[in-house]
Amino acid sequence: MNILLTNDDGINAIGIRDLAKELSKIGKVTVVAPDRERSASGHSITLHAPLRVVRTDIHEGIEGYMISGTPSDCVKIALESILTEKPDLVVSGINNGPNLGTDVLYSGTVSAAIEGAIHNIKSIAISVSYGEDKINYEGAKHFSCNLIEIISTLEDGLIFNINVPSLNKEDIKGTIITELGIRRYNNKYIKREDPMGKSYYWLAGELIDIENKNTSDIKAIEDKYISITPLHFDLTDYKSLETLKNSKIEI
Ligand SMILES: Nc1nc2c(ncn2[C@@H]2O[C@H](COP(=O)(O)O)[C@@H](O)[C@H]2O)c(=O)[nH]1
Repeated sequence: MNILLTNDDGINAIGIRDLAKELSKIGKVTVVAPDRERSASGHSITLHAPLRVVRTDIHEGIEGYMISGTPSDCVKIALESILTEKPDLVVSGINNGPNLGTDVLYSGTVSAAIEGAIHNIKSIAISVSYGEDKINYEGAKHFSCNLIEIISTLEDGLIFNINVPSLNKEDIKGTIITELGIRRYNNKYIKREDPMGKSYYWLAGELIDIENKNTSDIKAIEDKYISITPLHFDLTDYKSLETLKNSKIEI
């Protein structure tokens, strides 16, 4: 199995390097990832600047390419200009932090997987939630290969958003197929001054506590389960489509 592996925390992040080593047990892994932190870059791509590609070794026998672009740039340039054959899977992660609910709309991690699906390649985003102290990748590392092998038997073009609790494998209760929940933030912009006396703003913000359905990805993680949410890049609201078709919006 040929696997294209990317992320949005950057090619030197612990999550992608651990995952590359795990995935090399089940397939040929090629890492094409950003040269720096690209969190919350969404599905942005680089149109008005060149993309630099630097060959770099990840682990013994795992090719790596460092890209001066976004996660979606990495998938696109890998498919168009770096890989010699179409991969069987695009995997993005392991992300340092969760991508739950409406987070996925901002997430570079998830967008890289969506980019793979746009090219009709089975794609998986893997993220680890925050723990009490530092993030624990053990559970995600242990279960990734197993989950990916199962998913690899499914039809092409599907997208799976996987969130893993920040726990050791024995503390994870199982897996649940979920729907996206709702995450809201009270986005505070911290205003400061730079050394030249010019003001600048820095987005911070913390999560607002929202009651989510028991079937949501957010609830699954709270209950120490691995959440698997199927996604699609077709954003058409089919429920409103029929209503609009029967309405009189004419000019
Ligand atoms: N302060 C805010 N953070 C947000 C908001 N929406 C999403 N997010 C965070 O960004 C990451 C993006 O994911 P990544 O895969 O690109 O690292 C997401 O997981 C959230 O934690 C927001 O409105 N405000």
